[in-house]
Amino acid sequence: MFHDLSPAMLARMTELEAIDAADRADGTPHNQRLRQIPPNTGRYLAILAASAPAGQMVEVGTSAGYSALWLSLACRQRGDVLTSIDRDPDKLVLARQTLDLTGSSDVVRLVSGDALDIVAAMAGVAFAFVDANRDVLLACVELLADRLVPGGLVAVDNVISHAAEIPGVLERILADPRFDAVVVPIGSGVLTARRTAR
Ligand SMILES: C[S@@+](CC[C@H](N)C(=O)[O-])C[C@H]1O[C@@H](n2cnc3c(N)ncnc32)[C@H](O)[C@@H]1O
Repeated sequence: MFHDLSPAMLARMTELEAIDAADRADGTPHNQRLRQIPPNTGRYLAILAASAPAGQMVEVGTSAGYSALWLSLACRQRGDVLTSIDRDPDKLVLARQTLDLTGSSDVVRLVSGDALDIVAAMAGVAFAFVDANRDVLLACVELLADRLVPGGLVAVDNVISHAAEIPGVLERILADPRFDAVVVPIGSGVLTARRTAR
């Protein structure tokens, strides 16, 4: 996967990384910032996604499509299409540009709307990356728990960096018998959970 990164993909990733870094430094309002995962988290998620069982591939929180590019590497290898959800139309315009510039439109489907509504209508999920606002995190994981295939994987970003904003959530997921879960200290901290057979 990582050996197949095209020049166009590398160029767009570099461009988005620069915009994100500038956003963080120049006081751009929180909801306008791209708030992307770091590159190593992207690599980690791509490996997870490539290793997931058969089923649907989902991302909650597209922003400009940076993490979707990493996940697209796994989807291309698997012959799957990533459904990537965001409710911010401005972010989806950027994401569309990302997909067009990198030739990734065939492996990423952008969906506009609220994550909870869209995930509620899904079934047979094999891999989900949850990177939306903290207020929907637990509800999203709860919805996914009933929609994952056995052995399906969920990754949730920012669980170390923003632990104070999600009191009790980690403990609840770690104790949930429907998941075998662990917090992986990569980037901002990625809760990684595998659906058990229960
Ligand atoms: C942290 S950013 C995602 C960054 C992206 N995963 C990346 O690494 O390139 C969070 C995104 O989630 C979207 N979002 C937040 N809450 C949402 C919700 N309830 N439904 C859909 N999108 C949501 C925001 O509009 C924002 O673009």
